[in-house]
Amino acid sequence: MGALIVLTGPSGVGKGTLLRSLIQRHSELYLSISVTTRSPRPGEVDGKNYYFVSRSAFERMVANGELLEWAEFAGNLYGTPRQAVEEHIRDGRRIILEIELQGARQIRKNFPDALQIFILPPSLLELEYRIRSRAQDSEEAITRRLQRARTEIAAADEFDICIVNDDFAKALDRIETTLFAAAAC
Ligand SMILES: Nc1ncnc2c1ncn2[C@@H]1O[C@H](COP(=O)(O)OP(=O)(O)OP(=O)(O)O)[C@@H](O)[C@H]1O
Ligand SMILES: Nc1nc2c(ncn2[C@@H]2O[C@H](COP(=O)(O)O)[C@@H](O)[C@H]2O)c(=O)[nH]1
Repeated sequence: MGALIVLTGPSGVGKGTLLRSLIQRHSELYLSISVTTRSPRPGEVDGKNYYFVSRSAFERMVANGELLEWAEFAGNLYGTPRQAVEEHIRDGRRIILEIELQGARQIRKNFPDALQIFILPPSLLELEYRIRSRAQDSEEAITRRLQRARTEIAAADEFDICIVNDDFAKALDRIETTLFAAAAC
C-alpha cells in the first residue's frame, strides 16, 4: 500500500468536490497543491487551489527538476511540486494527487506502488451538464475538455480501481473504503 494516491478522471466528473469532502472527513490525508499556467477562476486562491504561475516560470520549474510530473491539458500546463510530496512521504503521511491521465502515467512509471483511482461519470451527457453547470469555463475550454474526456475514459482500465460518481455519497464512500480497507491489509 503506497503512501501516494492518484485520483484521475475527466474534467468535471467531480474529483475536486469528492476530495474536498474526503479531506473534511480525514484531515490526516494531504492534498498536493499543483502548479498551473491556467488563470484563476473566480474564488480560486493562489497557494490554496493552485500555485498560479506564468508559462516561463513553469518551464523553469520543469528545467530545474522541481516537478514530479507535469502535462499540458486543454491549452494549459499543470504539474505536481516534487518537494511537498517527497516530504510527506518521508514523514509517513498519505498524499493525494488530483491529476489528469498523462501525469498519472508518469507517476505509475516512477511510483509503481502508488494507488491509482479513476473516477467515471454516469454518462458523457451528465459530464457535459456538470462542466456547464459549474459555469467556470469558456465555450472553447468546455469543447477541449469534453474531447479530452473521451480519451481519458478510454484509459480507465489502466487504473487499479474505477468508481462511478453518480450518487455522490456512494462514490465518496467507495473512495473512503478503498483507501482505508487497502491500508488495513
Ligand atoms: N455526484 C454528483 N452529482 C451531481 N453533480 C456533481 C456530482 N459530483 C460533483 N458534481 C458537480 O459537478 C461539477 C464539477 O465538479 P468538480 O469541479 O469537482 O469536477 P472536477 O473533476 O474536479 O473537474 P476539473 O478536473 O475540471 O477540476 C461541480 O459543480 C460539482 O458540484
Ligand atoms: N498532470 C497534472 N494534471 C493536473 C494537475 N493539477 C490538476 N490537474 C488536472 O488538470 C485538469 C484540469 O484542471 P482544472 O482545475 O483546470 O479544471 C484536471 O483533470 C486536473 O485533475 C497536475 O499537477 N498535474
